Amino acid sequence: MGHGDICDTRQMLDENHHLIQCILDYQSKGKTAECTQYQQILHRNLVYLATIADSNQNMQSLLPAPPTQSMTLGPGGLSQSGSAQGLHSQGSLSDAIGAGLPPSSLMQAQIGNGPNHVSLQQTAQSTLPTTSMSMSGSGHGSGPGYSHSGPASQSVPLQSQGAISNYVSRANINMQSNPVSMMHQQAASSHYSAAQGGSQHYQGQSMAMMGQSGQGGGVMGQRPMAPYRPSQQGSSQQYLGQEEYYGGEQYGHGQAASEPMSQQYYPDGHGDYAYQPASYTDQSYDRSFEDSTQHYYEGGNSQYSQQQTGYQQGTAQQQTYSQQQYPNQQSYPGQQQGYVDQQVKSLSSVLSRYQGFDGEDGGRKNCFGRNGAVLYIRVPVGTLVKEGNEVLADLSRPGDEFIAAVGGTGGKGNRFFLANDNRAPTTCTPGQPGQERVLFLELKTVAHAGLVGFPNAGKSSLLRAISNARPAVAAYPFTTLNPHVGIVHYEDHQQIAVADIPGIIRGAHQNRGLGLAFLRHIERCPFLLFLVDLSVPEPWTQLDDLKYELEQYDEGLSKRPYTVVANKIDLPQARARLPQLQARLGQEAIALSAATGENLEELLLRLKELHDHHVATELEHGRQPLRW
Ligand SMILES: Nc1nc2c(ncn2[C@@H]2O[C@H](COP(=O)(O)OP(=O)(O)OP(=O)(O)O)[C@@H](O)[C@H]2O)c(=O)[nH]1
Ligand SMILES: [Mg+2]
Repeated sequence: MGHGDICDTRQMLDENHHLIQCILDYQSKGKTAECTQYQQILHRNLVYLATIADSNQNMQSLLPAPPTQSMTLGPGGLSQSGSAQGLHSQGSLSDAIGAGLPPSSLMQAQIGNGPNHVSLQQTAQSTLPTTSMSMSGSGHGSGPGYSHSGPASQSVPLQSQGAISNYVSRANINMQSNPVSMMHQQAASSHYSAAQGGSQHYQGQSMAMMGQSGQGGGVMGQRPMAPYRPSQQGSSQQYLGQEEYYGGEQYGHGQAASEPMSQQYYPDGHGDYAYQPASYTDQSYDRSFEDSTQHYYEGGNSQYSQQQTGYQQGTAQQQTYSQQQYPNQQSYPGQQQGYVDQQVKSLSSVLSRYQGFDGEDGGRKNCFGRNGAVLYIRVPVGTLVKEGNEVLADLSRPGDEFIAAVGGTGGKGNRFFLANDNRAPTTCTPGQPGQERVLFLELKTVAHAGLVGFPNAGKSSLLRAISNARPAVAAYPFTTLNPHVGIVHYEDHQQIAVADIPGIIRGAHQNRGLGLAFLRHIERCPFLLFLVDLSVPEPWTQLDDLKYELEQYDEGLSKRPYTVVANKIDLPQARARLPQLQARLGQEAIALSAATGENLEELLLRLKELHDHHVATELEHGRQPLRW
C-alpha cells in the first residue's frame, strides 16, 4: 500500500466521521430515511477500508469500528439480513393463496379467514425457470353454487395440482389469491393484461402495502393499481451530486441521477457520434446493497363465509367454473411475451416480505367469494430465485415469471353438507391457509458486454460516456457496488447492453473486496471489455490479474471474446505508457479517455464487432443471441 492509499484512507476516514455526524444529526431529527442512506454510504466506505486493511495489516490501526448496519453475505452474495426469522415471527400473515381448487371444493362455502399459517412445501416449482415470482395469494371464494371466478383463478388450479410449472414467463413475481371478490378479479385480470402491456404491475413498495392488508375484498378494491415506475425511483439509495457529498452541506437524493440503464444514440460505427461531457457533472451515488436479498412470501388467506342459503345451480356452476379455469391457465404462457420489465434495475425495490391478497367470503345463495388478486413483484432481468441452495427459477429474460407462493384452498360451504336427511345444513369448513416461503433473490446481471477492471479504472466513467447510464463516479475505489447497465444505440437501431461491473481486485475469487458478489455479474456477459487504468504504473499487469481472477472464479470466463481498453490517455503520463502496454500485451488495446471522450468511436466500433460476432456464433449453434 502506497502513501497515496494511506492518504485516500485518511480522507475516507474523515468522510466517515462526517457521515457519522450526519447520521447522528438525522437521527436526532427523526429522519430515518436519510439515516439509512448515510449508513449505507458509511458501510460502503467501511467495506473498502476493510479491503485495504486486508491487504495491509498496518492499516488496521486506522480502521474505524465495524459498521452497525447489518449486512450478511449470503450463499450467493449479499443478502439482507433478518428477513426470514423476522418475517415468520410476525405471524400475522393470514392468507391462503387459492391454488387450484377442484370443482368440488368450489362448491363449498368458506368460513373465516383464519390467520393460521402453515408452511407448505412446494417441490414442484423447483425446476421452473422464470423472470418473476408470482405470489398468488388467496383462496377461492367459496360459494356453494357458482363462482365468478375470472382470471384470478387461472393459475390456481395448476398450483393445487402441484404443477407449478406454470411459472410462465413474465417478468413478475405474482401472488394469487383464491377466493377473491369481484374487485379482486378485476384486479387480477388487469394484472394479466399488464403482463403484456407492462403497465399495471405493482412496484415492490406498493405491494408491501397491499401485503399488510387484512383479508377482505374491500381492502383490495381500494388499492390503486400503481402504474409502473422505474425501480430507481423506488429506491431510496440514490444520491445526487458528489460535490454535495464532499461539500458536507447535505446529501441529495436525486433519483433520476443514477438511472443505470438509459440510452444514447450513436451512428453505426465511426462517424459523428455525439459525446456529451456535460453529463459528467451529475454524478450520483448508488449505495444499494440489495443485490441479493431474502424475501418472504405468503399466499393470500382463503377466507370463506358460511353459506346458509340457497343451493340452486350449484353443481352445474361448479363445472363451469373449473372448465374456465383450466383453459385459462393453459393460455398463461402465451402472455409472457408481451411483458418486458427491463426498467427494474436492481432488487432494491423488492421488499423483504410480501403477503398475498385474501379471497372473499362466500355469500348467500350459493355464491362463491371471489379469488384474491394476483400480487406481482417486479424484479430485474437476471434474477435468480433460490430456496436454500436450490435455484427455483432463473428469470433471465424480460417477461419471465415465477409463482412464489400460492393460496390455500377454499373451505366447504354448507351446501356441501347437503344430504337427504339434512336439507338445511349449517355446517361449513374454513378455507386453508396459503403458502409461506422464504426465498432468496440473487441478481446476475444480463448484458452483452461486461466492463471489467480494477477499482478506479474508470468503468463507470466510460459507461457514462457511451450511454446515458449514470453510475456514480468518484476518485476512490469501490464507488460502484451494484452493476449498472447502459444501452449503446447505433444508427441501425442496434442496441448493445454494457454492464458496469463493480471493481475486481486481486483475490476477488476468494471473495476479497466482495469479489464473489461482483464476479457473478460477469457470468452472463457473452463478451468483455477489460478496462486497464493507464495512469498507474505497470498497467499491463492489470489484464493478467483480471483474467486470473475471472478464470479462478469460473473456468473459461476469461476466454470469452474480449477487447482491452486502456483508459485515461488524457493524462500525459498515461499516454506515455501506451506503447509499452501494447508491446507487453502483444495485442492492440483501444486507448481512450472516458473523461474527455477521446477515441470513444473506436471502442464503439469494436463493441459492434464483438456483438456481431456474438450473434453469428449463437445463431451458428442454434441458440438465440441475447437481445436487448
Ligand atoms: N483523467 C482521467 N480521469 C478519469 C478518466 N476516467 C475516469 N477517471 C477518473 O477516475 C476516477 C475513477 O473513475 P470511476 O469511473 O469511478 O472508476 P470505476 O472503475 O467505476 O471505479 P469503481 O466503481 O470504484 O470500480 C474518477 O475520479 C474519474 O474522474 C479518464 O479518462 N481520465
Ligand atoms: Mg464505478
